[in-house]
Amino acid sequence: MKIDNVSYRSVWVDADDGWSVHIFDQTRLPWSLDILRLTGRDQVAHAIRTMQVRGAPLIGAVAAYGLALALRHDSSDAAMERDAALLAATRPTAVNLAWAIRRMLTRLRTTPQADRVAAAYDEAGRICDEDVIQNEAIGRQGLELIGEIAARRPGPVNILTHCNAGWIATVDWGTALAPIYMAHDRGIDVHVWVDETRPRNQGASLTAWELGSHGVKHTVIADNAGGHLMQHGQVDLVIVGTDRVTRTGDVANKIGTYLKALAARDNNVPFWVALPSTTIDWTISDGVSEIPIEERDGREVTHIQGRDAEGRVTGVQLVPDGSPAANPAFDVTPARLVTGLITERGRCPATADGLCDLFPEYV
Ligand SMILES: CSC[C@@H](O)[C@@H](O)C(=O)COP(=O)(O)O
Repeated sequence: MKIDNVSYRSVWVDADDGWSVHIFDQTRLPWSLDILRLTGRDQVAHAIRTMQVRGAPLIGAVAAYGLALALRHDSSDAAMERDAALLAATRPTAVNLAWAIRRMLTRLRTTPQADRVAAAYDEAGRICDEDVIQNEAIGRQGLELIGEIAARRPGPVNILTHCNAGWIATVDWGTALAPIYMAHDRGIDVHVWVDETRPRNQGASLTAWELGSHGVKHTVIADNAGGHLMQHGQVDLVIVGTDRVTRTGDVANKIGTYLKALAARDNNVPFWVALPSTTIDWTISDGVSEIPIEERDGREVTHIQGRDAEGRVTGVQLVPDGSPAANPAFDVTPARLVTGLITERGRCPATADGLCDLFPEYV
């Protein structure tokens, strides 16, 4: 996507040295656009853990490059297995991370040690290119949905989204936001309700920044406003991304997604989930009991970061001294609350049969 008319991906290899890996530091957005140069495994692991990079597809892609960086230092079998395990363990919920590392190992284990570094960069590059192609296809599939609503009546199509599933959460395009960008680019009148997405505010800081940069109409709302807006007919559909989908269509996504799905069901608002197939975990069928939910530091709940009147980015404490906080970072929306899944191969019901019809090779 473009920033100030320059096209960027969310991760890229330095054109000059040919090996260092570049990302945007997402903890600095929207206040400043800082590019980080990653040169080693530990720096990549740190970037994923601290959410300098985040979003399910993007952490998979960056971890893949992290393995390539690690192999530059030691490409032996033992080091490769150790570094792969370390990178895969940086965040637990998004299955794209484990998927990307597994895919890298599948190729690298049969690659002679002398050729491993080149093969790793090549495979990581393929993962990135495929992510872009898949997300663009998701955009086209979701565009049809938005177009159908737009054709039914005049006025903007009001879409609610949670967290950030835009281009900065993937290599490019995004998942939930890809159809919105395409609708906007084709002249469809879209307006997005952006959940702030406490505690880390990915909606308020990242989704609002992305949509604003692209010229898409949007309004940031407190997380608890969605149900009210739905009751008053101000939401035509919900589109969210996801970090892991079971083979039966249960959906893990940023904490609070489940409550939006409940409100959507109560108000007959379609609730769609956009995902590349790399986000499907074909090994599990019960999301609530089987998807590992990341517990993050309570400080993300007790404190908040923002820009003060002098333009300084600063953190402030929200709670009384000593109040403990819990911080489950994701929740699971049961398939029964999901209207459907938007994948690169088409839309389907959130069921085992629906997914198998689109991806028969996994049956
Ligand atoms: C296209 S990314 C989809 C999800 O990864 C996104 O909705 C989300 O929950 C991201 O969580 P985060 O904790 O910011 O990595």
